[in-house]
Amino acid sequence: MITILGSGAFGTALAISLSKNSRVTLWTHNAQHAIDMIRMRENTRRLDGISLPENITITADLDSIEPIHPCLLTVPTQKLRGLLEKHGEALGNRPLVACCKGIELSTGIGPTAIIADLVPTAIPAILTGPSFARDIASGLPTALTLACAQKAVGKALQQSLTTPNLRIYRTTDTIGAELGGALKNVIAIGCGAVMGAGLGESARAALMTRGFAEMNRMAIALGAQPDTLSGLSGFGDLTLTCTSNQSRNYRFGQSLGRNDPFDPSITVEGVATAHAVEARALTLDIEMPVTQAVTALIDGKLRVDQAVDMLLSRPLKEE
Ligand SMILES: NC(=O)C1=CN([C@@H]2O[C@H](COP(=O)(O)OP(=O)(O)OC[C@H]3O[C@@H](n4cnc5c(N)ncnc54)[C@H](OP(=O)(O)O)[C@@H]3O)[C@@H](O)[C@H]2O)C=CC1
Ligand SMILES: O=C(CO)COP(=O)(O)O
Repeated sequence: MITILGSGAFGTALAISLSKNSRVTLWTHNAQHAIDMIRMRENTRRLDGISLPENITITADLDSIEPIHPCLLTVPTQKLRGLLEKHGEALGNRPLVACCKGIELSTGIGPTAIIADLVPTAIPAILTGPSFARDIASGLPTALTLACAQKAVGKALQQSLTTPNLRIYRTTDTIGAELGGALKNVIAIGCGAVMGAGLGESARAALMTRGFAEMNRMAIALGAQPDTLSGLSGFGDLTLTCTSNQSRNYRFGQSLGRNDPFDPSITVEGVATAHAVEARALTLDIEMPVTQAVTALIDGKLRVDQAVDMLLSRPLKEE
């Protein structure tokens, strides 16, 4: 039995895949959204065109949530604290698996630390890696990383979250796994901007590579294991997100590069995370020039050509 809190694209996709294995409850904070999904057997707001199997129970009521069973938290990172402040009491004494990719702007911490802060009796874990919601929901093959500091809990989660199209790898390095997923979104915005401005694929490859170097710098400074960032949650997701129009972060970057407007109702985790990471890097005295360039672009302080000039004119150094 798995409960998924958050009925966006990712929560819905995971519900569809996991329903091949077990009973799934998909919760939304919006009663009308629950009514609509029950009536249409589809999440037309966030993942249209894909049917919700009958063994997914849809609800807007958290009172009836069963104890002990794991819950997946599939809301954007900046909304996680609000969700747990409101419902944390019902969610204790069980694994809580964050499925979000970001760093909280107000505190500079990631999803597993937010869980530990607000639901101290829960066992925090994170599910992350290269996967578009639509691919998972369509049954396409996907590999993800499940990170949990408690090895035995991580093993049990790995078993219960594996489905015919979802292969789960396991680690105890929650810091590395969540930083990989958070930081790649910032680099994806930069890559989108480079492509949107017509600066070419060579420039994108350079930005991805130097972006990966600074992802590693920050992750290691914060205690991640060096290998984690080379896995699905870091390199894997960086590759996917920096090269695909399916990515909202990448598309947002493209709109910056083209000077086009972007629909503000679309979730773009990298915007808040870029600012959170820039602030954290300053306090840790870590060089993160790509992240700095991305925040300057987002804030309208630099154009793409100026940001690229800034990166190219940095002092020459060893790789
Ligand atoms: N989409 C994807 O392909 C993937 C997404 N992810 C990650 O999953 C996370 C969620 O993204 P995604 O599902 O795409 O986002 P969406 O924008 O599709 O959906 C976000 C959902 O969260 C709900 N929500 C917002 N605030 C709250 C709250 N306080 N309490 C309860 N629900 C809330 C929204 O409800 P409402 O609309 O009513 O505000 C909405 O249903 C992100 O961190 C993203 O990086 C990871 C892998 C793939
Ligand atoms: O994290 C994702 C793919 O792994 C989804 O990326 P976007 O949030 O940029 O759409």
